[in-house]
Amino acid sequence: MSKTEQVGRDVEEYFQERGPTVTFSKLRYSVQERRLCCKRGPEKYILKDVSGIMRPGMNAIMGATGSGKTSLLDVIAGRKDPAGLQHGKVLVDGRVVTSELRLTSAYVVQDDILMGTLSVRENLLFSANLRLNPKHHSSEDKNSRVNTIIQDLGLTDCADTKVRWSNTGCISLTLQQHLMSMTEFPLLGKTVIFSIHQPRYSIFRQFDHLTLMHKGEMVYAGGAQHALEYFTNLGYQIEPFDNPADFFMDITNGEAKSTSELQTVRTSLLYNGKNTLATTYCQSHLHKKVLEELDHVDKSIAEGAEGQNKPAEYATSFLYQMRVVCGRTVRNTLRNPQTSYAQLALNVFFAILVGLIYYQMPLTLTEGLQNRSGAFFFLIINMVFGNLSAVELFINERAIFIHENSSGYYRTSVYFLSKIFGDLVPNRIIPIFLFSAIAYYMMGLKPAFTAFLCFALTMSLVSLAGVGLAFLVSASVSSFAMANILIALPFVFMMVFGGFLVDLNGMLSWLSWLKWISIFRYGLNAAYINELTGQFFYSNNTVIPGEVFLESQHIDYSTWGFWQNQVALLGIVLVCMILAYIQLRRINRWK
Ligand SMILES: Nc1ncnc2c1ncn2[C@@H]1O[C@H](COP(=O)(O)OP(=O)(O)OP(=O)(O)O)[C@@H](O)[C@H]1O
Repeated sequence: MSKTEQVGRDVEEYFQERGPTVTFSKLRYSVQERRLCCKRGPEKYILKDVSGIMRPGMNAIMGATGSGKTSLLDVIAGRKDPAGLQHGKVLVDGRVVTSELRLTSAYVVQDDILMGTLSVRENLLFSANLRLNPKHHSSEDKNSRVNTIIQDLGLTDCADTKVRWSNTGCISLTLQQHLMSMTEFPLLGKTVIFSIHQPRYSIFRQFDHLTLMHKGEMVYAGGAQHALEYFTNLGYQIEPFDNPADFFMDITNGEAKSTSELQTVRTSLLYNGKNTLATTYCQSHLHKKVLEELDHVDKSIAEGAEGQNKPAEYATSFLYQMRVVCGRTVRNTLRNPQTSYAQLALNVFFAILVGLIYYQMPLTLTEGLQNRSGAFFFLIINMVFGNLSAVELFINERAIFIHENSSGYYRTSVYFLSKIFGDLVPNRIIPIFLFSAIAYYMMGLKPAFTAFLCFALTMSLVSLAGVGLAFLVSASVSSFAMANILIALPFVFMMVFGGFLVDLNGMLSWLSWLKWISIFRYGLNAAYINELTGQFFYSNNTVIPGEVFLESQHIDYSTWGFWQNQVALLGIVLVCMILAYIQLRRINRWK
């Protein structure tokens, strides 16, 4: 059998694979309400002992706003904080659901979480590249799948338009039909579970199974086409030409017309807070049948089905993920002029400004030393504060990262490294080398090329240390307001303890330790050593070596004295980056 035939066969097998049966029993989920001053309020039950079975096909969860539809879906998908699950379990084909489910299932969220700088096609291809194993799916296969989805969803006209600018809102019926086609056997036969508020009839009639929720309880779970009969038997009467979906919502809202006195009492009871519809459903043969089946599943687990639990793996390798995610980050950077081009323009502008202010500094005293000190302080402030824009990096993409990472697109390390390569090189390193070259030669600093390289290295490390701190803050908080406060504070402290604004040697000893974590101090010291060693300054008939000034400042100007500053800056960069990565891993992915 040729390789192509083998791949074709694997794809066929994938298509023929039937969707799983999802069972859940006695799910009780609560959240702790919060009061002022972080006081814990009472516990709020948002799912109250709900049990059910979802088979391959279209499984709809319906109910009014706040009835618990999304919570049920999230608990089933393993996306709700497990701390809130007081009782119950979810099984997929008789196996206990773990967070690994994210790697073998797809979860479509309501919110807009697409990369705005990419086109509709690019966004879909990104997902296909990461979720389909390249061993089983060739590039052509992925492209043709993406094309089919674009056609099915009626997005052909805006397929190559950036998501930010295109009207990608396909009508719900098209989306529904696409989901429906996924459930058809033998084509795919997948299990589709979705929450929907109030569908129109053309959509409702495509449902195979209906779960109706009210205040965290089930009031019906069974065949969608049998729901009308169920409620009619309870005494509710649908109006001619009424949409059954609207009718069911009216029943749960207590607005449905009843045919008997009894029903009026039932409706008022529902309104008085006691969910009699849920009680009625619990006593129905439908519910009893579900419990019997769940009992059967439980027994089969006890007999060893759980032992078949295999840990799921990512569809693609680490290196493949790096290639795809880095590709997107670079594309995103190139298409986002606010960050990359502005960063470059800002650096060129500041370099020319500094160059003009300190143009060709003389070697005469005292202006030669004073101007150099001022210039270095100014440059380092610019290097550190010029990176404030890095605080938005993880905050901007927080929702996208959480969704993609939770859905098993890529590992956290892949995303983090892609940001380092995609942001640091184009937005930080290249502009800084440009900045250094312009400013250095305009200011007339030491002409040796190696001195320029050491200067550019110092500026880059100072800048990277600032970025590292910004990354750490960005990965730790979710709002810009908080990030701005958290980043400004250490920067200002580090500036004070840089050695330019205050005599660090005469400082209170219990406070002066802060100089050891000051990016400004290491940057200034390295710049001074690089510029002043081997230089002579003139005052009338006196010649003073630059080393005299360094000694008066207690700066160690030996070779190691210079490099220890670079090592310290590199240490700050590494510590901040490692902590930022840890923070990224700790981001709360639960809803
Ligand atoms: N993490 C949470 N913290 C506090 N309350 C929550 C949380 N998740 C859900 N709730 C509450 O639980 C109830 C059910 O919410 P859920 O989102 O499941 O309802 P829904 O039926 O999907 O509503 P909608 O149609 O508006 O999305 C709501 O009152 C909601 O405020």
